[in-house]
Parts: sequence; structure tokens; C-alpha cells
Amino acid sequence: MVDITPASRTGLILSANAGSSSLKISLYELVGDNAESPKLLLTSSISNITTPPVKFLFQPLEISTTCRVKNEEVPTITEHASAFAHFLESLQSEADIDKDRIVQVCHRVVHGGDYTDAVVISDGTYHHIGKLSDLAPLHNGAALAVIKSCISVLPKTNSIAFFDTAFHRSIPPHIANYAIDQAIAKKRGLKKYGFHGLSYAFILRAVAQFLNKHPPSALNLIILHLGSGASVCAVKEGCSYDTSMGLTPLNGLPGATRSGAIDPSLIFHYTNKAGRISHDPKVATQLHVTQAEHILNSKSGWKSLTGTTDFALTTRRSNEGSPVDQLAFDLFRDRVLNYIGSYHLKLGGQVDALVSSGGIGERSVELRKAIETKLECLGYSGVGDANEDANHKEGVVIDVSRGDPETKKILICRTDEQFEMARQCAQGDKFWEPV
Ligand SMILES: Nc1ncnc2c1ncn2[C@@H]1O[C@H](COP(=O)(O)OP(=O)(O)O)[C@@H](O)[C@H]1O
Ligand SMILES: CC(=O)OP(=O)(O)O
Ligand SMILES: [Mg+2]
Repeated sequence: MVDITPASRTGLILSANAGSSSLKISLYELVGDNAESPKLLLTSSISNITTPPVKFLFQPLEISTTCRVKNEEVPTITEHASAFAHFLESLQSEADIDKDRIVQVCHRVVHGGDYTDAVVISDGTYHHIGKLSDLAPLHNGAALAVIKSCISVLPKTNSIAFFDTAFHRSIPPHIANYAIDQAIAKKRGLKKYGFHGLSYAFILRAVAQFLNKHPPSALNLIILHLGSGASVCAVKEGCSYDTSMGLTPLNGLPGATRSGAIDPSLIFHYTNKAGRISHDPKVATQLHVTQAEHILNSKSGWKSLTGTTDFALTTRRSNEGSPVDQLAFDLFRDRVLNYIGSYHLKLGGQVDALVSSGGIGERSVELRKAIETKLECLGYSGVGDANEDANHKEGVVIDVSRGDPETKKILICRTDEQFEMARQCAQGDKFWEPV
């Protein structure tokens, strides 16, 4: 009989996180007894894929004569497939690792429709995920391009799709459904799916460990994931109860190029071509993305208000008195507060901690301060001095609250979607069964 117990699992696991204009990759080693915590060997990020020059960063954890850091602009990278190919070349040339040692590739797929769990890629699952691309135009197409490359250059390796949506399968019907004709809604799958689920799963476990609350089902949290795409999640008894994104990642908070929630009628006053298919060359031609979706996904958000997608720059400029940057900063804080207030109420005020994560949530001292000083009226501790020092502190979870035991905690969690996939892969029996 073939041994498929966790202790028998060895090899390299690669996790790929394809964003709208970036690809983040982490490589882990599994030696059987570390299935709970696969060992990180290196990370790589390829950014500005749709706005060249493309930046390529390759960072082995241990540097040696055969393991080098690379940080360069690469004009030959034009889309996600060539970005992935460049990573594989560097794996050999910079880290002396043969790609054939990779036994599993985990792919973050943002929209998984009704998939409630990760799936091994086959012809059937590949095409099903392809059909969902219209609902996550900035993301699913990019993930599929990387999956396709894997199938062709790593034919003996399992490719597994991990879905952002899976974490939110617990959202109850009265929250997940929209007030629209239910026959049409059911037929077309028009409901709230929610996203950033791999990040929320990672945070839930990390915070449970930090607060010493086991199992995680003992926890109620309000989690902010504030990055290029931003969302909030109410976790009730260890499960997603509500989240700000909806049918697509467009709803809820604004993001780098996304409007977030707007009055649905607005778009018909913005353009009289809202329903026409977009012919923008950056939108893959096989996707049926309307001009409305293109404007609200790619031509809105911080970029449309301030000219930059860099929220750190927006914050600096707003401190220097720039009115448009101040508007972007205040508008973001306002929308985040909408959700915190609402989720605090939905959780009956029984909140173990407010957790801030994502590129902005983890690093923006100013935004955290602006949000969290408003929360004292709800019994949150307010940010303490630790907020200022958080960027220099080590650790996955950092307590930035004032430390008054009577008040609710405010934490930062350095989320890691790639690690969450590698961990779930290492532990999932079905991924290791011989074919
Ligand atoms: N110190 C900082 N202050 C404010 N925003 C920051 C800071 N560092 C990074 N960011 C912002 O974080 C965002 C990227 O977050 P990230 O979670 O990596 O996004 P994504 O994975 O969605 O591409 C960018 O808008 C970037 O400007
Ligand atoms: C779902 C989503 O918006 O993802 P990201 O923040 O990585 O763009
Ligand atoms: Mg992200």
C-alpha cells in the first residue's frame, strides 16, 4: 500500500499569487514532519506587469554562492506567463534549484464560484475557473495564465487551485443574498461570494494562536485586509459571517484602481456606453467585460483621485497639504469606519479584536491611527505607542492597543496568502493521493 500520511510527504511546494498587475511567489520545503509549517526557502515578486518597466525581485532566505538575490527591471516580461517563466529560469540560475523538484504548485484563484474547497486542476476544473473570469476580471485571467504555464512546463507536477471565496461559504443566506428576483439570482449565481479568504484563514489561525484561543471557533473578529484590493470581514465563532466584497471584488471598499461600492445607477450617468464590451487592450479580449466594469475596476480608486496607486505616497502628500490626497485618505477612512461600525453591531459588540492587515493595514501608521482613534466610543482600546513602532517589530501578530484589559484589542497581522496555501496543501490528503 502507498503511504500517504503527512509524514511521508516531502518535496518542494510552490505558491503563486497572481494579482491584477503582480505575481507573488513563495517556495517551501516539506520534509514530512513540518506539514503544519512548511519551511520557506525563497520569495519572489514581479510587479508593474501592466505598467512597464516590470520589476523582478528574487529573494532566497539564505544567501550563499549558489543562492543570490536579484532585483532588476525586466523588459521581456509582458504578462503573467512570461513573469512565471522568468521566475523558473531564475530558480535554476540564481538558486541552483531544478524545477522538477517541485511536487505541488498552489495557485491563488480569486473567484471560485460555488467551489467550497481547493481543487486539483484538470481539464474540467480549468474550464470551470475560466468561465468565472468575467466575475473577477482583474484576477482570474492572470491566475489561469500561470496555471496554463505550469501545465506545459511542469507536466508532472500537481497544480491546485485555492479559492479566495471558499472561506466565506459560511455566510448565512440573509447576508449572502441580494434583494433581487431569486429565480434569476439562483440561475446565474448572483450572490455575495466574498474574497481575500486565504488571507482571512491565515489571520484567523495566527490571531487564535496569539490570543491563546483554541479552537479558533471561540473567536469573534473584525478583520481589515487593506491592500490594492481592500475588504473587511466579520468573523463570528471562527467563521466568516459577513464581508464587504460581493458577487465580485468590486463591491465594498475602494482600492488602488477600484471604486468600491457606489450607487448602481451612477455608472449610467458617468457614460452612455456602460453596457458595451470594453475594447481596452489591457482587458483580455476573451473576457466579456463591459465598459462599466472596466471603468469601475481599472479607472477608479486612488489612481483616479490622486494619480497614484501608492497609498504611502498619498498619505505623505496629504500630510503636506494636497487636497486630492487628503480626500482619498479621508474617503478611505470613512468607508472603513462604515464597515467596522456595522460589523461591530452584527457581532453584538462581542469582538475579541480588530485586526489590521494587507500592505496598507500592516504599514500605514497614519491610517490605523485615523481609524482607531474613532473606535474608542465602541470600547476599543485606541492605538497606543506600539502603533508607531509596529513597522520595526518582528512577528506575525503585533498588539498595537494601549493594553487596558477592559478594552477590546487592536492587532496587526502580517498576512501571508502563499503560506496559507502551502500549509493547506501540505495537510490535504487528497493532494497526495497517487493518480
Ligand atoms: N508604509 C505604507 N503606508 C501606506 N501604504 C503602504 C505602505 N507600504 C505599502 N503600502 C501600500 O500597500 C498597497 C499594496 O498592498 P498589498 O497588500 O501588497 O496589495 P496587493 O497584494 O493587493 O497587490 C499599495 O497601495 C502600497 O502603496
Ligand atoms: C480579491 C482582491 O481584491 O485581491 P487583491 O487585493 O490581491 O487584488
Ligand atoms: Mg493581495
